[in-house]
Amino acid sequence: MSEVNAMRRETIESDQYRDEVSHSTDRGGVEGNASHTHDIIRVDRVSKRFGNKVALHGVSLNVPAGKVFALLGENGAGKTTLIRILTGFQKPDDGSASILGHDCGNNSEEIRRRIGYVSDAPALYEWMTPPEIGWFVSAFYDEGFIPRYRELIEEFQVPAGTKIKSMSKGQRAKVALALATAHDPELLILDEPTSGLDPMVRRQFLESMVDRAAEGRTVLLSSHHINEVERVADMVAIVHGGEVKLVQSMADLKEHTRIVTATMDDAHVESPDLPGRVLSETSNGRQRRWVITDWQHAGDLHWDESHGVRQFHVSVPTLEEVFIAVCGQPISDERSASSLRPEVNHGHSIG
Ligand SMILES: Nc1ncnc2c1ncn2[C@@H]1O[C@H](COP(=O)(O)OP(=O)(O)OP(=O)(O)O)[C@@H](O)[C@H]1O
Repeated sequence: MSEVNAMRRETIESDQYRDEVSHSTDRGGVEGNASHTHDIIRVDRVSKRFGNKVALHGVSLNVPAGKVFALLGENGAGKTTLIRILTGFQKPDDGSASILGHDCGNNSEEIRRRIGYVSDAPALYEWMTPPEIGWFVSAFYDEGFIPRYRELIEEFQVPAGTKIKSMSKGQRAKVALALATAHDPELLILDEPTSGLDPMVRRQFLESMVDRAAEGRTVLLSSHHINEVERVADMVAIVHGGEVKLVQSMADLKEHTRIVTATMDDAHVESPDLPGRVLSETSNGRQRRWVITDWQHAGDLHWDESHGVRQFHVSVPTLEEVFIAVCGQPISDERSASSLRPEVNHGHSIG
């Protein structure tokens, strides 16, 4: 262990370790600062370009304490760029972002001290075994770190005697996740946390995110798996082409988002007034279909022939259907089944 020991001392002194995996020692914040009503993260009109490529354009969102908040978007949507701005690894061209009241551009050291973060490609010391790396990192935290880390490593079934360099992508991901969560940070930021994990560990890990939120901790995760987001997120921001297209709680999505399909009298009849904000409208001959958010209707819709409608049907959309409505296309590798569907599913024939 002497080589590890020397390096550990050196790294603690230089603070260099925090560049890729960072953690909180400020446990008091969970009870002391975080409540279920205030925002842990604030992002205000953030834009970022790489040459001609617009990675983020005017992104604003707030992440309340005690929630699992998902950034959902396809590859290249801008999720990692936003996370890197939040963690201070990149500066926005415009706008501002803060975490726990600290500006992300100027206070990244303080922020990284107080959060847990796993990047999409975590850097781990290749020549260490899981116990060595855990012991190395534990120097930054209180004595609870090591037992929790051991528990996680065991739960994830990471081979203790194998060096990081000989591990599979999934095993490395498990080590990074264990390192990021073992000190129990008040905010955990995870970029594509389940990529490379087998379904069993993925499930365990997602459940632990929900448990964290139930204990008042906040989790921001990026994902392009709609099923995963539906399962664990309290709130979702749909990111597409560098813009946040929709931010909504999953409860509001169920409660206030609807699909209305209607058969009109003829193809040219005007659409009737709809009780909410139209996310998308498609028509095919006499058939019309709207995806509507901010649904204001308490009971059934009452359309009749005077509205030019022959027949209509109201249902609750899946998150995937909402995603397609706001982005105009599905997430490419997604074959998601609905878990939001169908508490409301009314069909009406008129006349
Ligand atoms: N350092 C960089 N230099 C040039 N272009 C970049 C850089 N970082 C990101 N981009 C571009 O910005 C856009 C957003 O990328 P970003 O990595 O934020 O997307 P993402 O939603 O995280 O995608 P993924 O799910 O694939 O990780 C992409 O078009 C990407 O090519």
